[in-house]
Amino acid sequence: MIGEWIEKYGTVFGVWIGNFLPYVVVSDADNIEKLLSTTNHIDKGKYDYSLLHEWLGTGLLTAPRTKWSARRKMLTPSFHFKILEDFMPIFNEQATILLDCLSNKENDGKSFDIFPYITRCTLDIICETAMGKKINIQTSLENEDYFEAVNGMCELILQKNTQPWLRFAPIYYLSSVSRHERDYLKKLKGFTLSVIKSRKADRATRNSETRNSNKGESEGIYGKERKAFLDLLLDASENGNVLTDADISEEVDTFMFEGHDTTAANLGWTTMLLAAHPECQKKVHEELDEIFKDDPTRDVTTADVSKMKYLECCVKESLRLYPSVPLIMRQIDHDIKLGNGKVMPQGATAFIVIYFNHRDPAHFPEPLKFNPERFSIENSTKRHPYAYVPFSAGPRNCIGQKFALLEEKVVLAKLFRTYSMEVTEKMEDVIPVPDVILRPKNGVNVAIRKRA
Ligand code: HEM
Repeated sequence: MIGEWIEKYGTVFGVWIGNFLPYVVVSDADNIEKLLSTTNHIDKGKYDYSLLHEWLGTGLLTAPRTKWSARRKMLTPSFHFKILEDFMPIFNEQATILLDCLSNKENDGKSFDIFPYITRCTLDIICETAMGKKINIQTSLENEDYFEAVNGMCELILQKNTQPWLRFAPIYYLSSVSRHERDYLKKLKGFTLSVIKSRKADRATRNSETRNSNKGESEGIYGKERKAFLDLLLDASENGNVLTDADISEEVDTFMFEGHDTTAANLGWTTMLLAAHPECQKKVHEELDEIFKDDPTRDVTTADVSKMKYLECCVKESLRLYPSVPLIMRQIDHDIKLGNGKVMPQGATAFIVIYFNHRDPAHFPEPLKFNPERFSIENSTKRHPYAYVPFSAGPRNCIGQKFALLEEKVVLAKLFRTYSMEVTEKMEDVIPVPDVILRPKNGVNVAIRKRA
């Protein structure tokens, strides 16, 4: 529907919801830049993001202006490259488990939906990196409850978003949605708080042992060499930033929410697009064969990742066509003048449609074509900086983008080093569904064949 409106009314137009909620729909690079490039319009959409508050509190994603800048400053060092590098063994281990799980699907020529396998892998990765806890969702049913609660909560958020009457308290409390929500929240919050509690207890024991043995500073979950995000938050809270368990929990939950479905969706779309474009898949295979010619089965290092130039172009092109987060919102803080003399009025909510921005032929000729070469250095340096914003842009962009790209390149390298993939469905028939994230309606159906 939004696509039809954009065609009819242009890249900036106003919409009233129920005569009292003014929205401005924006889908062109120049006007997106006006909204995202400064700290002026830093608050997210009031009504829409409040759907996340029950689960995520006001962690970084949903934090109001007054809280956001201090939190962002505190959390930014946790995404430093050196820290992300320490997560490489987790990315490798979980990607290898994914290959094991797929082994009974290989070589039979039948297509199957690979998306649930990928989603379980990214959930295992984010749980271990965010909380330092292995939940083995790929291989066992011991934490299936938690998996169901994460997925169930994402579905409920979508339901509340698409059924606005559920926002009226009396209707909501009478609905089954509220009962399920209470159930899921109990499991999710209980899980995070119990991990925080046991982690704090471990640290206290270890600190007293360290004091007694006069050893150096405190250690992470895995010993001195690697810390989970939770460790870094606990360090920050000990170093003078006062963070309660509830504060820590909302940030960890935010990473869990933002950090697994988004990467799973992009991994799914990239897999599907490569399977549908054998000529591009061949180039990926050649690149990987060259990088891993010494040992095709060894783990992926950060040095390998930096050589995966073509694979990176494929991931970026996949995020252009199918951005995991297809739209975001901002509160317009003061009137913004447009070139045609009109204004985006103060108080309205800007609906920034990343999906259509990425399909603007002015910046991406033949926009529907999968063409990874668009992202080669020569082809991308002159592009408008706000024509491509899958991780949003400006001061409130995605804090996890480097983490996401590193994780995805490790998983894709392992997948495509091992397999050739084919699709039975034509890309033109695949329907993207804008759930909380953008996914293919019928999953990612591929047949996988082990490479010689
Ligand atoms: C392909 C993967 C990903 C995509 C496409 C993506 C996209 C985005 C987008 C578009 C935003 C802006 C949201 C808004 O303005 O409402 C955002 C924010 C955010 N993302 Fe990501 N994300 C990805 C992966 C991750 C990962 C792996 C993490 C954490 C480990 C993460 C953590 C966050 C957080 C905490 C914010 C809020 C930042 C703030 O408001 O200051 N994201 N992401």
